[in-house]
Amino acid sequence: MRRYGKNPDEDDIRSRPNPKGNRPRTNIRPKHEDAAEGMVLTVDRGRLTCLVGETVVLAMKARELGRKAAVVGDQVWIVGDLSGKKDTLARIVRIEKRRSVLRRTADDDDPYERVIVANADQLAVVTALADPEPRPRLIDRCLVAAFDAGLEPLLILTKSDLASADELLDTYRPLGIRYVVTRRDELETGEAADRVREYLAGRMTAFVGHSGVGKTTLVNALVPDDRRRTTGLVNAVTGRGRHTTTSALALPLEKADGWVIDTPGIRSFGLNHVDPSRVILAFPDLVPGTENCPRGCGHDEPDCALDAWVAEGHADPSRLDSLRRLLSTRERREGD
Ligand SMILES: Nc1nc2c(ncn2[C@@H]2O[C@H](COP(=O)(O)OP(=O)(O)OP(=O)(O)O)[C@@H](O)[C@H]2O)c(=O)[nH]1
Ligand SMILES: [Zn+2]
Repeated sequence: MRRYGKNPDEDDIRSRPNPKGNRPRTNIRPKHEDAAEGMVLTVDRGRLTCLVGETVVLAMKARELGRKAAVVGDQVWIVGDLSGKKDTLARIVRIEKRRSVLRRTADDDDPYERVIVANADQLAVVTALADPEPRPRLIDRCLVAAFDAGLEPLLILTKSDLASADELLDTYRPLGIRYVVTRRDELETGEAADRVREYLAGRMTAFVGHSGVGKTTLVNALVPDDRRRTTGLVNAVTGRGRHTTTSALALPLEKADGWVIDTPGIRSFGLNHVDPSRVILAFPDLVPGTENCPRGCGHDEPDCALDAWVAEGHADPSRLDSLRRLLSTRERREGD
């Protein structure tokens, strides 16, 4: 597998010379027994909006974190002014080990691997059934990213008032993915949000989708009024106007525990970082069939043992077809 560098925007911290000379670092490093635990809600130009208890605190990364970047969803330890008052800036001194990491490579020419969200346990892939037309390859690429990251996928098919979901659901049936179908009138009555919420309760769910699919409409229906994207609390805190679409944004679910993480509309989902041996874990029924695969098998090669194993009747051929379809989306094509 090719290796990729880290995105300097996220991870790099330019070390300035120590103005006080060569004083050993240990002497100037503060003690952090008094650090408070928080969660990163959004990141905007090096400023991290964090929730500490009930207070929204603006913070920056402490120099001692070095190159390590905190991203949305990270559990972090914060010191300094935790009052949440205007013009205060606390410091993040530690990032907890992540339970999961959702990443993408922006595209094949982009050497940087971007961590989008930490600690999510679910990936909601939002697709409109029309306007814009569904793009199954993009859905597949999102699913591969979810499987690679160990997130459970949830398909959310919007705008069923404009087109039927049948064809798409036929395509995804062999994958056994959970799905919700929503339409405009149910958005207005709140039924759509109620139905989607059932899948989100108690979990941290990252929402991805192509621009225009209705992701913001749905997310806004799921979170409290004062957290809605364009008028949200985060903007009031950062004072930077309308939330720009460069970072994900964590929002509390309304009427249930859980977090909705809205991500900027995506055009593509680079998969350079994906490891086929992790993707196949999402197909536990096929895993035993890989026993006789050659070392490092990509499971889409001529000598992959899965063909013979499935032909012997150990698993449904449509499952292998689906796995292969997903794996093939790692190769970028025109329009991805
Ligand atoms: N017919 C129909 N239109 C919908 C539905 N849900 C959302 N829309 C419309 O689709 C358009 C796009 O919705 P948004 O919520 O802004 O889409 P988005 O995915 O957040 O797009 P970006 O903000 O560009 O990322 C808006 O005009 C919505 O009113 C639906 O269920 N049916
Ligand atoms: Zn194989």
